[in-house]
Amino acid sequence: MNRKDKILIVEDQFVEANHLRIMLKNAEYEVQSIARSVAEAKKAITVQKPDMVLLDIQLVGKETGIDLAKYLRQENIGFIYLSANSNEEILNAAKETHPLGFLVKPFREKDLLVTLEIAKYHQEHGLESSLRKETFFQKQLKELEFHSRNRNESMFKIIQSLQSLLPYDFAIAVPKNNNNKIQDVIGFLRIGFNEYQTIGFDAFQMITNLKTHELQSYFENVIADKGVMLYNGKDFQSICKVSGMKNAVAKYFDMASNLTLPVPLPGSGQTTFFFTFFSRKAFGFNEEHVHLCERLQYPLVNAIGNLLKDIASAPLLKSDAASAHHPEITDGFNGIIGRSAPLLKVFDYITQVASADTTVLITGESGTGKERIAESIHEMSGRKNGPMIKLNCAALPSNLIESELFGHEKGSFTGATERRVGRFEQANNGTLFLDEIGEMGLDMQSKLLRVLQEKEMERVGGSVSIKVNVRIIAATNRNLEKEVAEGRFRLDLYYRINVFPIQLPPLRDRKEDLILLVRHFIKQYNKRTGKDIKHVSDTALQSLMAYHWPGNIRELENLIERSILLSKSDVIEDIPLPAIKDIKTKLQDEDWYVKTIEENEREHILAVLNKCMGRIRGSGGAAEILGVPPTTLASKMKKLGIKRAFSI
Ligand SMILES: Nc1ncnc2c1ncn2[C@@H]1O[C@H](COP(=O)(O)OP(=O)(O)OP(=O)(O)O)[C@@H](O)[C@H]1O
Repeated sequence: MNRKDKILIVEDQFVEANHLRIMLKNAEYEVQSIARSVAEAKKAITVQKPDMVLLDIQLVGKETGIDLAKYLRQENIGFIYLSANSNEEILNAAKETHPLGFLVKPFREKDLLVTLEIAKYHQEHGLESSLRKETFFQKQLKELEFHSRNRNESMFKIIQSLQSLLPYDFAIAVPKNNNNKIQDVIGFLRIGFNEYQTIGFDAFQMITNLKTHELQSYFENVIADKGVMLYNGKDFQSICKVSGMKNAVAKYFDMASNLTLPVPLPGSGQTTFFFTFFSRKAFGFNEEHVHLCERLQYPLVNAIGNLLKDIASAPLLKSDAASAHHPEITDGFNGIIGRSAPLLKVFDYITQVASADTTVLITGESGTGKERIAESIHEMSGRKNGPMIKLNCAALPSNLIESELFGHEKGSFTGATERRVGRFEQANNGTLFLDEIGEMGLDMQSKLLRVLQEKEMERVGGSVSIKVNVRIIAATNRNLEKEVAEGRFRLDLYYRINVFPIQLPPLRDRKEDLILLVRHFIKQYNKRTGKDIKHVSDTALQSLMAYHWPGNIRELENLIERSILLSKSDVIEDIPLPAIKDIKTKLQDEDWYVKTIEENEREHILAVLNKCMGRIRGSGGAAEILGVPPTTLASKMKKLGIKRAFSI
């Protein structure tokens, strides 16, 4: 942060506010003023717009810091929460307001300064990346004007490119002229990554079962909003009562919010073109999307104007049944199977972040595919020709992890008979994937933080600083915010790695992907085992759908493999699901969660490995303690996803 940035402190405890003021002044920040309530803060903001607000959650008066946060977002002022409260409910409500940082009291001066620096980075980077996307979209629009081949295709391209800016599930394009006649309507329903179902008038009619004149009147009576309009939550429900078209979309396509973008076309018989975007989420769009659409109106006028030049001579879409628009038909994206809405969101994030050098934090339960996503990001990045090095932080005892990450010089500790290059150096000009980062000890966390800040490191026992150019992708199945609140994870490291978070949904929340995954794993294991399984019985499929999948995709993969091996014909009749299918899931009831046998086994093996300092073979090795041959243990580790951080 520039040392001249102006900061407003919103804190009702005088002593704490004053202490904060002194720390900031010492670090050459300009403290604009101290406000004790939301009202005082608003007054201060009107007089002099601060660059950043440090905001306590509990304040004097009825309104809280969370209420002020909503106002700050409207005013486009960044803020960092200060809170002594580690209550998860409050943390979640606060998180919804998109703070640039979170300081848990009591905090040290260093934590404050690092958090401010990271906040500034987030502020600049977020703005920069959304501007970059917008510029890219405008470039695409220009290209369409010059290479406009086919109007349907071009319209589809516009809608498709808008996806990276507006998170819609269904978009309808409606041209409307001064006779109030709908000349043609075209809808695009998102059904996969880069895959859209094109829905024309007839398809609309088929899906909604409405009579021609009814549907016609719905489209003709589309409410002609003059400006960009946002209908979220209750507003959407209200607009559906007066707009037959929106009501039909809500009912038959399961949409719950809407954003309308009118594009008035001068010199075309006063035709206005309406893009109307729908989301399945009740609050799918926000004020920032409205401002974005307002900025896009002008560039869209030119592009759409060209497309509609000869609208009378040919309709936009032949009125036939729904057709699919899919540049590549796949069951997923880059080998990651699934088309459910939460997974499509993840694919959007991957495409957005891959090309930047940004640090990515992937969170999600065990077996949801975090490593898979990390590989995808690396493969799609500019570093794809560089190495991708992985380190499972849980599989290494704390005394080994430092030399594993940074390497060591010969003789730096007993047993260091050779110089060893660590994972950071191995990953130079590539990507370092730090799996299960939540398991890393506090000591190691501060060493890692130093490398991330300074971009250089020293080998254990070495004295020379080595520059490293590494992109970090970290993953964890822990709730890192909870870890921070409980003092097990450094806040400054959390903000350093949480630059671009991607949350992977558990399989139970995207059961629509289950059949695709089953088909994918059957194909894969048919190939591997030489079997030729063609079907899965209805009973088996039903039991798969009813199961709660605590082990997620890894569990499904293992079960399919086992079922293929056990099946005697080309049909899988039965899937040997664990007998705990009726147990509540971890997410439903954290306290009453029963681990699967595999989860218990995994934890037990990891604990023994840690005790044996990673040694598998020989006397006192993990295999001996567990009473199995080393080779059996190695294959078990592979199956349970315990990474081979040890040699046997
Ligand atoms: N969407 C997907 N499509 C196909 N295979 C997948 C998908 N997601 C995960 N898998 C497979 O499931 C297995 C588990 O995935 P992965 O190791 O990436 O999970 P993880 O979240 O990193 O697990 P952990 O937290 O235990 O390390 C792997 O074999 C992976 O290839």
